[in-house]
Amino acid sequence: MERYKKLYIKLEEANIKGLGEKTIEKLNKIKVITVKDLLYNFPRGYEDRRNIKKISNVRVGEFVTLRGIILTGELIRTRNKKVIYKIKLRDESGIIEVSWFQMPYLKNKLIPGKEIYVIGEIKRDYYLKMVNPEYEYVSEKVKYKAEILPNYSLISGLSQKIMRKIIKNCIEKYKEYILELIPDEIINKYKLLNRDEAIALIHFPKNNKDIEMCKHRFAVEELLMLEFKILYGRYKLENENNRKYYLLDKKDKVKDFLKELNFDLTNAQKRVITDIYKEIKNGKIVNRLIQGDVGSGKTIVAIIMLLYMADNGYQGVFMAPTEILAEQHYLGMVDRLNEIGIRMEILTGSIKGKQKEEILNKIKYGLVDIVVGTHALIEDNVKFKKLGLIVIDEQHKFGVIQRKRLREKGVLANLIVMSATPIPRSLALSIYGDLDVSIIDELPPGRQAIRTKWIKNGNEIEQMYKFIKSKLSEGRQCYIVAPLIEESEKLNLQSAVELYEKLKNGYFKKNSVKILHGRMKRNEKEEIMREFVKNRIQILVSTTVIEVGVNVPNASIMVISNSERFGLAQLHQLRGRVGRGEHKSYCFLLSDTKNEISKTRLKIMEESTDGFKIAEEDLKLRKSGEIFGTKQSGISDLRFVDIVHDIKTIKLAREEAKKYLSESKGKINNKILKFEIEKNI
Ligand SMILES: Nc1ncnc2c1ncn2[C@@H]1O[C@H](COP(=O)(O)OP(=O)(O)OP(=O)(O)O)[C@@H](O)[C@H]1O
Repeated sequence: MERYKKLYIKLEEANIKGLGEKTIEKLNKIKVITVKDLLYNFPRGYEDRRNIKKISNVRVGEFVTLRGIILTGELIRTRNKKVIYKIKLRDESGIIEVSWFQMPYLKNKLIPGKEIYVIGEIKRDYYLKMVNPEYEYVSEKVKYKAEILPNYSLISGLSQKIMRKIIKNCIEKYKEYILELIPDEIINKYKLLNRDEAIALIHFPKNNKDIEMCKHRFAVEELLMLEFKILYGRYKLENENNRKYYLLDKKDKVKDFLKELNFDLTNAQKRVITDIYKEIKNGKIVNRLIQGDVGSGKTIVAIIMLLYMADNGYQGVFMAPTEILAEQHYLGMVDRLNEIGIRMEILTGSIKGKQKEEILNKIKYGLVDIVVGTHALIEDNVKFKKLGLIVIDEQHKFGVIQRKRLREKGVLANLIVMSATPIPRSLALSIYGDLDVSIIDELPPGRQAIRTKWIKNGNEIEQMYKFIKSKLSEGRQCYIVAPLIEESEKLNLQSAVELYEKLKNGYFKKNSVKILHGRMKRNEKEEIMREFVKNRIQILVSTTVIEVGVNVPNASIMVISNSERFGLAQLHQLRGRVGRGEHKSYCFLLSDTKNEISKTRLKIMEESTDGFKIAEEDLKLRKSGEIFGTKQSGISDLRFVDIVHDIKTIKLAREEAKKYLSESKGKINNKILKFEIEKNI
């Protein structure tokens, strides 16, 4: 183990040839701190010297490697005192101009007659050329004994050449300390490269097969680490679960609440509630993801569970991803719950000073039953008297770590995570493997499909406005969503503010139009939301702050401007703000996009209102690493895994990690593996 820890030496103390203080500083900035970080700073791509382009074949915009002899070199001073070093490079097919800005010293390095590689993008002025490319002497190739050279993510002031040299030296010096962390059985079973070998090869592969083998090895490594982390954490939690607790199983407030509700729960809602009751009664700590399409009634389920905990003397937390949402949830619940004797508070980042202190005290002394809030709830100074249940709305904004921090605040911290971002089950299991999954697969009765129309031009917009006006006169309300707050010249998007002014003073002059955006003061936002809920505002122009959770059943029209800016999941979420009551609802997607992917998205939206189907289409359209909801789940750290296409490898890793832990009864015998997992939990 002591040997392995050498990989955790800080770069300052690592004594790597060619690695000086200044370079270390630069590396530190991109979080490369230790030897291990440097070894794991994998190339983002390769330069294949076996595949050099001919100068006569290059095209504008292409990223290429050229090889040629320097014909001429000249240093030019421009009128505004810039220095350009310009060469003409020739290969057997032609000549190209290559220039470097503000690097006069190149005059002495890139002298006529030398044979070099240049690696960069082809630009066009009047003729094709290259500007500021990387360069290398052909004679240098010998140093790496390789024709495929690694390219690293650019760090300002560090060239590829320097990075290659440092990493090469680092591998040479530390290779013997790179000990294996994947259990032998798995290495043998799947014929994986050993860790030390794979690290050396991924930086300096000899051929494409090496690269493939390395990618596979690291994909498995990453996934195993993720699954081990999740499952090991879970094993621990389940052991703690032996600590039985006792609930009187009282349901008075739950009953009061249900009595006041003017509808019956759907079977799917009942099923989920019963499952959770059962778990709690059996003394298990609840750890559950509730998935359900927008408007399927997840929030009601959460409220019932919070009431159940309150009935039995425990406090509960309801956590939302944004302040507006927290406020919206709070407003949606507070009157109803106060009536049945539940004490509620709200705690968000903008509540400060004395008011905050008061709330904190109430929480601490058990004078509050349910606290609604944002990230502010995980601060250290929030202490509970007896926290029993944490509900997290839209879990993609909270990662594993935040969940853990919250949970640590309660002796008995049951956890319910709600998500309206349907992910195919197999994927959900892999990503949120530390949670049990319940699905509410039924919408409340009487819901009508939302009619969705893609609006492409001014003419159609006029008609849409007319239509909206007629609906407003029938008593309905309308949301209009615009992506940004202020006009950004660069994106040239119609901003919410601008749109608001236009509508308020124009077509909808006689209607009540208001705006809501993230930069408004808390009480302003709250006031506007209240007014909208009470139907005193007819049109609410807003930024995407209303994306999730907002619930105003009387609102039946959703207009999304610049809708090509949104991903499918987001569009579906936004659309889900309407169609939440008995009224026929409409969604208009404004866009004049010419982009094929955007067009496909809008068409899918027109055709389907099924969240699961949309999620699947979404997966197909997205590149890996862009999957909605994976940002903080740990899966975004995966560099080698494409979570759309590598489902098989994901399953494999999960099964192997499970098997290992069940055979070893939850212990991890491989010291290196244990060290790495515990370091990261
Ligand atoms: N069983 C039911 N019958 C009728 N209406 C219901 C039922 N359950 C919930 N509702 C109503 O449907 C609307 C949506 O419910 P809720 O806010 O709980 O959904 P959600 O799944 O949390 O939605 P979202 O993910 O879109 O925020 C609310 O107006 C709620 O009162």
